[in-house]
Amino acid sequence: MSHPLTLEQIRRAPKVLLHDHLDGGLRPATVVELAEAVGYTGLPATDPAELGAWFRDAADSGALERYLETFTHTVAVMQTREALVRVAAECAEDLAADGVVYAEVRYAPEQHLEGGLNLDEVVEAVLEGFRVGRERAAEQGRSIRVGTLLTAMRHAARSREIAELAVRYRDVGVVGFDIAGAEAGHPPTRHLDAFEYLRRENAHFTIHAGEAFGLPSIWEAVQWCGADRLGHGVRIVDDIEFAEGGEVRMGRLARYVRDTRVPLEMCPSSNVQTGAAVSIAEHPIGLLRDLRFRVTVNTDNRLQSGTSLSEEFAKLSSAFGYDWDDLQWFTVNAMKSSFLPFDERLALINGRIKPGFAQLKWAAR
Ligand SMILES: O=c1[nH]cnc2c1ncn2[C@@H]1O[C@H](CO)[C@@H](O)[C@H]1O
Ligand SMILES: [Zn+2]
Repeated sequence: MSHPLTLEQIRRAPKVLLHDHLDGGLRPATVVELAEAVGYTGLPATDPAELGAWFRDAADSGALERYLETFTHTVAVMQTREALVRVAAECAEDLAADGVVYAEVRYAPEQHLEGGLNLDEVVEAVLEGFRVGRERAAEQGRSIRVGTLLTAMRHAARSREIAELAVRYRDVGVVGFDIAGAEAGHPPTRHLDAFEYLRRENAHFTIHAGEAFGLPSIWEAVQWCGADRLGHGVRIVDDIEFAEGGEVRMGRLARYVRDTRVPLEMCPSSNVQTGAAVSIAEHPIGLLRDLRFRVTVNTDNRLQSGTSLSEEFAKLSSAFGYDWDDLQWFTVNAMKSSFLPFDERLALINGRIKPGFAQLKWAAR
């Protein structure tokens, strides 16, 4: 096996990120400053380093429900236009600094209404923030494109309204829709009217499924709701068995997901924290990549996992020996699976991803 790629090398690769939560990616120092500005006194620590460590520890609970409790603090400080613009701008800047060339960043507009903003104002503030962040990145010589996914919370009842919001803003930066939140007890079919509406509108959506709940959740997301992609989807391994002699047997759902190329937005560190995977080394991504599922690598929540896309790749590279070809494969998978128009996906693959990796491979000869 060749040497694992270093973090520094990986940072230079042109990467694509499809699953990243805006309210799970704040800089700890920004959380502290925003809390002070809006008078939020509920933070568990006010020193940025301590607060960052608190998020990682608290999220490292082994259960999705406990992991999600940490969002109370980030959501609490994202209730004004200024805060949303700042958080989105820093998000674009941080992703660009990590070498991400295209990202789809998601958040739930319904969670940002407590300061008096309406849904449209929330969306517009975030779009403005991404514009500002892209410009700042460009000034530093980095070019990034950011699309937004609007999330509806699966325990709530606003999914149809949020789906309509996503369609209303689809020509100005919103590229799709998602549902998130606690999975067990909240099947995606509860939001069927939202998904049917989106399909009638020729719009795109992904569904968090197969993270804290298993195959029935994935089956509903794909076969009842018609999800274009699966958020996590790790539990698809429950439908894969090893027979004696190492022969792999896939159930019908696993075969369907692989054969129709349903993209899996895998988030290794997050899965270890919520207990959806035992460790990075034992993460199903290794098996699913070998079986040629349409696997992509993502961060989920950079703050809660104390990670970046480059760090996720570095961990996978040392656990599975992934080299430049593997990283390029994951990256092209992600770009192919994005919700951008086909010609724009191709332009990024041929104009940025392939030349970027070619240069890195050439330099490593
Ligand atoms: O991995 C996850 N699974 C399910 N829900 C999540 C995950 N990460 C974040 N959120 C939820 O999505 C909301 C909008 O961004 C967050 O506030 C959090 O509650
Ligand atoms: Zn997520």
